[in-house]
Amino acid sequence: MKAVHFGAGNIGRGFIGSLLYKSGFSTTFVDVNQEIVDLLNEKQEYRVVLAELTTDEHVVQKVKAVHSQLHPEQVIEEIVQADLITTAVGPQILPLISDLLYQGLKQRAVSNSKPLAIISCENMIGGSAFLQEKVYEKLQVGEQEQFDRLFHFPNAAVDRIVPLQSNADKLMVMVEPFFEWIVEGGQAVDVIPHVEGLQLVHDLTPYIERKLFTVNTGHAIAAYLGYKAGIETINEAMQNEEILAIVEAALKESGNVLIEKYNFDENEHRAYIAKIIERFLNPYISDEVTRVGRSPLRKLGANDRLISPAKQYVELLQKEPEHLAKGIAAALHYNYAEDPEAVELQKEIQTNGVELALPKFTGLPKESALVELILKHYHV
Ligand SMILES: NC(=O)c1ccc[n+]([C@@H]2O[C@H](COP(=O)([O-])OP(=O)(O)OC[C@H]3O[C@@H](n4cnc5c(N)ncnc54)[C@H](O)[C@@H]3O)[C@@H](O)[C@H]2O)c1
Ligand SMILES: O=P(O)(O)OC[C@@H](O)[C@@H](O)[C@H](O)[C@H](O)CO
Repeated sequence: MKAVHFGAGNIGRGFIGSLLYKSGFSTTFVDVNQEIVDLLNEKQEYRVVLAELTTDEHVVQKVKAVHSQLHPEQVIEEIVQADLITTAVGPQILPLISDLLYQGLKQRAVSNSKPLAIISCENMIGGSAFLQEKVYEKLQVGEQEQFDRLFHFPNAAVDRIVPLQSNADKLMVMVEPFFEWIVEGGQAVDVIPHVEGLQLVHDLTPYIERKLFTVNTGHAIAAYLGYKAGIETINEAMQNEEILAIVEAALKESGNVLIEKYNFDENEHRAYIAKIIERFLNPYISDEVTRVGRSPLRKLGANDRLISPAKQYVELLQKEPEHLAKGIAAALHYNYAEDPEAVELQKEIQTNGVELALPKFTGLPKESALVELILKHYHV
């Protein structure tokens, strides 16, 4: 079995590549990082180390890589032969890979009639559907029927904390032991090959919202509050009593939305939150707040981890999400100079004021109780 995976980064190598290897796949990574591409081709294997007391490790083999800008023709050839395509490049990169993916799928349709699943493993709602939309924008007259028949884009939720790596061995990835990969089977259920650890579900919505609005909501709030307090890592941020209390209270708020919306068992959800807090406190992981807080404009987006649960809290429970609002206010203060989105956010705030920047980036109505609440915490 052959897999093509776009993005040989932390989650690509440390999670998806590892499960694919365990499931018998040979994996071709597609990336634009020359050093990583060269190393993967030279070594044809890499180590994945679990961040825990015993630092258990395993070797991922049967891997190679292609630089997509230098050798697009090789990527197309790999797509023609693939049994599965996955991505972990970041939501903002999906439009950039869509043209090459389109070229590959178009070429594949000429000689290979085997249906294929393309699964985006990004932290976003509807990641594969978004990639499909970008690919379909390239379709020429008469191609859609064939693409609809042959290619499926099932949405997915992926969960494993993989921090930035600073190992002497540049291919090695240190990952937390926990992982979860959930894919919406739907019409693609028979097309998705067996991958060890991949769970198929009928409807992904509760799972992706539970993941994004718990793991990523809590993570982002810890990162922005931590950054504001001059703290460097998530683990240290979570050891700060004030930050811990706000993260826990914010997850109670997002949890109340999820429980109300999806009828989750309250005790099970509380246990899910407790497990996540424990993961953030993993002493064997050093995860920088600037990685977790990266791309604040994306994270402040209407459907993302901060605004969506806060909005839904107001709509469904008719109450004020006091702690989610504190997290959003901290995000608005995020001014890390090496993050282009943080620079853009601060520039907008300085030029037009936070009162206009907040609705602009979040889509929240300017005159709303939620905006007022966030601004109250912003100005504290
Ligand atoms: N790291 C985590 O803890 C984690 C967990 C779950 C989900 N995710 C999601 O996985 C995705 C990747 O995150 P990451 O932490 O692995 O980031 P990363 O930066 O480590 O990896 C991204 C990789 O994509 C490559 N890339 C960039 N442009 C490309 C292009 N045009 N074509 C091919 N490759 C390209 C980069 O060179 C890099 O190797 C994001 O959507 C993230 O939200 C991350
Ligand atoms: O990858 P992002 O930028 O969407 O979010 C940063 C982290 O919260 C994220 O990467 C988590 O580590 C991951 O989602 C855990 O499963």
